Amino acid sequence: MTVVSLQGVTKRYGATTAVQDASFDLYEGRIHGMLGRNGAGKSTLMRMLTGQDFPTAGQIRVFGQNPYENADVLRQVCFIKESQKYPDIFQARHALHAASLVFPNWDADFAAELVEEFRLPLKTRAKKLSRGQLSAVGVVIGLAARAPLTLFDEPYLGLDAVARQLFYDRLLADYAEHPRTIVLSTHLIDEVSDLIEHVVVIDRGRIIMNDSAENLRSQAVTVSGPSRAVEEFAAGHTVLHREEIGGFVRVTLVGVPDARDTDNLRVEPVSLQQLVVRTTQLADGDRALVGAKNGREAGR
Ligand SMILES: Nc1ncnc2c1ncn2[C@@H]1O[C@H](COP(=O)(O)OP(=O)(O)OP(=O)(O)O)[C@@H](O)[C@H]1O
Repeated sequence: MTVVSLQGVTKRYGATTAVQDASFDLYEGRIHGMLGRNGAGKSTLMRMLTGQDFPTAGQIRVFGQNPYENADVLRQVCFIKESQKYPDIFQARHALHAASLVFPNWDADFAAELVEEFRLPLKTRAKKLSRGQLSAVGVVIGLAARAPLTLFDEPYLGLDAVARQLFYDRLLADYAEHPRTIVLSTHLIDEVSDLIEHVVVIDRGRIIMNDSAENLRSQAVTVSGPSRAVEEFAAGHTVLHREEIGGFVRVTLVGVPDARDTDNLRVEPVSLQQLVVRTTQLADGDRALVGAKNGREAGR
């Protein structure tokens, strides 16, 4: 079932077009990755989905309704962002208490466990918390709120590697027990690639990939071997990337799902991070060939 639906959404700030003609759906009970380079438009999209901003053109539906100033929708939505500000006198426990009043599914026991695990000092004022501790406040709220639609806009950037892994593990375990719709915006694609089930990539305001992670991974491979054999194999396919050392060539290809090793060619899967990076680097005209529709996921 569709939880979020965007149709032709554009957002302009003066001369800057932050989001251009974006159409895509997000689905109930899935973890989505919202990926893209700095300034691509991810936060702008998330702000519009959570009623904190409105589109210049186009239509947004969240749980079937316009989210802007819509209390019915917004009580089902939790938006955690990196730059979250708390009142100066707030301690972490105040932020958690406020969240417990706002979110109907709040699990106080789960929140207490997470506070322990993230070593979050509850009685330190927010302005004296470290960057990582502030991130942990957001992560604890985002998880314990169990909101039907939960968006994390890189809130875990301040977390160290151990705490980030803890976040991924706890998110996955809790999501398995309490399925809900999750959107993660991140630059750490390799770290979240096992979590993400559906990928939306935005670049310069345009949606350039929108598909299940499984479909995307099965579309691309790297093929390496002697130059001539690789070129023959690659003929007729979209080449996302090409590197050459001496007579040895390695290409990233799209649209060869059944490729297998041969005597002189080595075929390897492409990581989600490589696929996103290479596709983002491609010229606009070639992107349509990477299953990167500015539209809805195929077959839905
Ligand atoms: N309130 C605003 N006023 C003017 N321009 C804005 C505003 N918010 C965003 N923009 C512009 O819109 C574009 C998209 O910004 P956005 O914050 O959505 O990108 P992002 O993908 O979240 O980037 P990052 O990964 O760096 O956080 C940028 O060019 C940014 O400068």
